[in-house]
Amino acid sequence: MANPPVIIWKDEVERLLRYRELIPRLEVALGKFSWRDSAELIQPVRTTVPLQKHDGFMGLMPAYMENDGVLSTKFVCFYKREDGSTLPATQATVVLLDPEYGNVKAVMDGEVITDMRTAAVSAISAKLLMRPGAEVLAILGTGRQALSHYNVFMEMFSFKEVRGLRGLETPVSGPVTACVSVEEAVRGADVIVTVTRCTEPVLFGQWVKAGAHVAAVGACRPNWRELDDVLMKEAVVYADSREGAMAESGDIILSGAEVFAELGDVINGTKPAHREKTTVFKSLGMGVQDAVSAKLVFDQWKARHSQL
Ligand SMILES: NC(=O)C1=CN([C@@H]2O[C@H](COP(=O)(O)OP(=O)(O)OC[C@H]3O[C@@H](n4cnc5c(N)ncnc54)[C@H](O)[C@@H]3O)[C@@H](O)[C@H]2O)C=CC1
Ligand SMILES: O=C([O-])C1=[NH+]CCC1
Repeated sequence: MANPPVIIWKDEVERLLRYRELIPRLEVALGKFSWRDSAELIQPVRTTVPLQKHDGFMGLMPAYMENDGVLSTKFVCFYKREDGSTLPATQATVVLLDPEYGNVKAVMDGEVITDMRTAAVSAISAKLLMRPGAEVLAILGTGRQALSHYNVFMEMFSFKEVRGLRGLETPVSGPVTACVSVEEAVRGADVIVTVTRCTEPVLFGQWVKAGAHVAAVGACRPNWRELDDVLMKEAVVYADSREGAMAESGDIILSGAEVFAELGDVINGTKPAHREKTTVFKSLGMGVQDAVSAKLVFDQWKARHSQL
């Protein structure tokens, strides 16, 4: 008889998940994904159910890593939400299963996992694609993802200046230059992170310095945008999953831009990192990122509870 599933709440996930352990595991998983070896890893494009009445979507994000014995799925609800709404923009739960028996081993909060693994993958994109000596980081958005991106970028890199729109200085715990407009925030920036709920372009190519790296995290629907056509066409575009980007990214579909490579291709050495050019990393989020994070949380949880 299988043990009943454990439930791991948000505060415990927060205590257990650390970027220094998460990032190397995500890099390995991104690389495995890009080999497209179904004996190693299976991750279909997320299934999305529209919640029309609530202006949102429920995404189902399964992943199976055969050799690692990891089977999981995330349920994530995400909403358009008007500015000023007090309702959450994203809510998620991750379910970890035993691939042999099919029983649920753990049900855990997916909000912290979503915040941290998304920011960690953006940081990996910057590590691979930004120019050496990058000094100025701009973060567009002041919500949950803005905070997790701030935290991991501060942990991994040493920028001389971080700029953001007014409001970013409230959640973060370090110095931020508050800017009155997107243009002011991004002009001259070496790395730009877009973590907004925008459905129309907010970042325009004419403001972006040649050679900058953009990690574009919002706009995860085929008709939503954060970046304009000029930027999308000028930049070398990378994605987490090519299939995900072609199915879900308005910035890619509507601009007609081509996905040059996945981050995993760069990690595997099968595609180059064009650090010298303007680069866009289009992030949609992947079930395998959640699977790796959930396994790490569960392993840490077991280790901690076996000592009690
Ligand atoms: N790529 C991925 O893996 C993931 C993407 N997301 C997406 O990331 C985005 C941010 O998510 P959260 O931080 O959780 O949401 P949030 O609601 O906490 O923050 C959203 C931010 O966008 C800002 N915003 C809205 N309209 C704007 C505009 N026109 N100009 C500038 N800023 C604007 C809001 O003021 C707020 O600061 C969402 O689009 C969400 O769907 C979320 C999770 C994972
Ligand atoms: O990967 C993810 O969890 C999400 N991507 C877009 C909204 C939520």
